[in-house]
Amino acid sequence: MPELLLKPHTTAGTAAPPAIELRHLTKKYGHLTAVQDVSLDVPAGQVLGLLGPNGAGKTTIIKMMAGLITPTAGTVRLRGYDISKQRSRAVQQIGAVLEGSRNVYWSLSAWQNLLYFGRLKGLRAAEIRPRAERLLRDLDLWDRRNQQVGGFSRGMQQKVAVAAALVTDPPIVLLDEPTIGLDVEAARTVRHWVRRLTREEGKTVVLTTHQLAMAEELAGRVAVLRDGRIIADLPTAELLDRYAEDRLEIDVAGTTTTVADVLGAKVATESANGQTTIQLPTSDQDTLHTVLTGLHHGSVPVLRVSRVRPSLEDVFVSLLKGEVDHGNNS
Ligand SMILES: Nc1ncnc2c1ncn2[C@@H]1O[C@H](COP(=O)(O)OP(=O)(O)OP(=O)(O)O)[C@@H](O)[C@H]1O
Repeated sequence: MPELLLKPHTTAGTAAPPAIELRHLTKKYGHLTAVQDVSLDVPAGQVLGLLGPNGAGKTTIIKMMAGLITPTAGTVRLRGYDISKQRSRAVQQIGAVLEGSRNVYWSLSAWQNLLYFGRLKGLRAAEIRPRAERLLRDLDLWDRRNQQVGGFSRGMQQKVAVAAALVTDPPIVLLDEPTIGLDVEAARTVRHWVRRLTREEGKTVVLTTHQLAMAEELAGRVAVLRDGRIIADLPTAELLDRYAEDRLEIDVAGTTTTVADVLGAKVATESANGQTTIQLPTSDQDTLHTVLTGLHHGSVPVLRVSRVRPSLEDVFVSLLKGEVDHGNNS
């Protein structure tokens, strides 16, 4: 039976603890269990994509990691510091951009926000200023640095929130839907930063997003949550290799009705603009031959046959539908 979960390993006897260590993390709201017995280690320098449908528990986990809500059970350690017992040291290890909420003070300017968040984490103004300037310039906010954030568009506020999370140069960065509301250019800048943060600066990043293409691009590993539990946790490439079977797409001229008339309703099709795409798993060579013969006999013009590598989104959808056997996740 395939195993879709990485086992958290003990760090006893090794030099450095993982950047993030979650053990049996649970959060209950009354009768609702938002997060249930989540354990994982994130080594330094890794980008972990935390994925899952609405309400799966992603934000709740991020907030517990950021020390903003207290777990009902379990522990969070950030570079070895237990967030419930060594709170200020633990919180110094992270910068967080939280989903949709007010991450920044609207009555302060962008510049004041960055100074404020820097000082909150114990940095001196002289240390904060150069980094704040670089961040604001990178995000194209330098000219508006002295304006109140309350007057900014949602995307600009989000940019300030991202800059505020990074201004202290924290080793761990928590990004909950960081590109939400950003325009194409700003979203690209944030993606570029995430790559730079890990590849050049060795930072550890936990990223939640519904944009699976972004997760596929940035995250070296993905953990998929459903109903508060992790149902898959693997390096992204391994998850794709193991569960994403390549498929063949056959584009033909004609509607789904044309194809159904010739082949019956035996194959998966999608239709647009007078063309229909027939999809088959690459391994199903028998059906491929039957389909091609049927199309030939029915005089349906074949326009293209291509082999398609499924995306993380395809695997994610299959996982949530339970089409992928995710083994024993107890
Ligand atoms: N303060 C709260 N009080 C009660 N229930 C809550 C609270 N915060 C979250 N929940 C519930 O906990 C569950 C997990 O919510 P959470 O926000 O962590 O999900 P999510 O995966 O981040 O979802 P989304 O993708 O929609 O942001 C949901 O059922 C949510 O309604």
